Amino acid sequence: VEATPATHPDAGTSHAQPNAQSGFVKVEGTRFTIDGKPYRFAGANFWYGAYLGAADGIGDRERLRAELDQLKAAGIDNLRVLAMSEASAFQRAVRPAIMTAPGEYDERMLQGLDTLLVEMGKRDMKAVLYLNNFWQWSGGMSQYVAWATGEPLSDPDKTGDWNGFMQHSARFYALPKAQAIYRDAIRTVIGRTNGISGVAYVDDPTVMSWQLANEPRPGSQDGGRANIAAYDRWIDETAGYIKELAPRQLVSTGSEGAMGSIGDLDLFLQAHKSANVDYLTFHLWPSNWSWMDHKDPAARLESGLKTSLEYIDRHIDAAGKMGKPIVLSEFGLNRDGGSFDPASGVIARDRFHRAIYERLLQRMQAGDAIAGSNFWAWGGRGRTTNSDFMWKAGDPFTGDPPQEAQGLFSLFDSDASTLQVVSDHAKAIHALEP
Ligand SMILES: O=C1NC[C@H](CO)[C@@H](O)[C@@H]1O
Repeated sequence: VEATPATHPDAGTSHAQPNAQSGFVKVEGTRFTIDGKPYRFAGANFWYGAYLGAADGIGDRERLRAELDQLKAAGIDNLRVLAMSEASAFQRAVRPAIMTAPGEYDERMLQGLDTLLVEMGKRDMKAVLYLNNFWQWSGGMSQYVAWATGEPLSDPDKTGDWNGFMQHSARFYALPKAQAIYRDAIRTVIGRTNGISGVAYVDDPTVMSWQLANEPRPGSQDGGRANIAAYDRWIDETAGYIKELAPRQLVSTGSEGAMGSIGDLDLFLQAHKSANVDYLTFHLWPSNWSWMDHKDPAARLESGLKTSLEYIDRHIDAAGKMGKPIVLSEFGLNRDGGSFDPASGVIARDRFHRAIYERLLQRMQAGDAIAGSNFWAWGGRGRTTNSDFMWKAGDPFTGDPPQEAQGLFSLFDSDASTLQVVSDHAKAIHALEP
């Protein structure tokens, strides 16, 4: 029976009956457990899951149900999903937004999240929900800064100034007005009762974890170090706030690991030592990080793989020392020749996924801190018909958010070979000794 911290509004009441199966994911040392049994997973990024769950022409509930069935059948039963987006003037941001203005929310979108959680719960899937974004494709921290300061947005898709954009986003951590708007968004989502099931989100074991944001960074490579104190404080305080609201669910940051911590693994660990952070996350982007080539992933595949596997081992080792589980919450590679065409080859990508999964399984078998992964990203039946391959409002969703070509990293429902690689990994995980 989970105790409810005295500070929680429900203090003194016990949600679960004695000895009932709660179904919530818990942390025990460097492992996840569900009702006392080890929980490990082969998951996917499904950033638009709540969008598909919405009605009124925004979503596609038939597609959602069909693709959740397809994922479940492949053994992919942990989905990482965007749970808050902010209305902005960014040219490459998803529309509509969940938050239409500070403190105002589009109920159609929140009903989309209700639908997603109900459909995932029916299939015994677990959701990792992120509540903000360091990047522009869902509005994100930069939009909060614009709301808090009245200053205009600097759109990196227009200026190409990514360092300036990252420094602007990172101002979010130390702006009280931005934090107040964000906390209202946190309360709105976490404090919600599912309009379909009548179950409070905090009492729904489908929700494994609340993530502070997608890929929160302290700032740019050169400017970020000055923000470290504000960044660490933001993580500790926000994670503590979420723990109070949702004591039965886990909290993680959404970090990329060292590459999202101005290249410094020690800074990553320092930011994650807070007792309010239940587990660590890291991401792996060899072509974004120039370890491999967007236009030809086969060109430096072997050297890129070597660097990737070293990055994986360093983070698993560090999590083990810290005594917390770690999840590889994003990883992906381009299609052969850098194509966006769903009919193009994925030989390099399949080799990459197989090698990553082999290393994760080896480390799981050794009892190390790695507890699961989510590839980036499920594209399902989403396809673009636009000659520039860029998403426009009203287009079908794919695994690639609006700031990237539709097909850059998506794993489409027609990518049978890659789906098989993922499914084989899922089977191997489920066959592991408890
Ligand atoms: O969170 C993310 N990480 C990498 C993805 C692919 O570039 C990107 O689309 C997303 O912002």
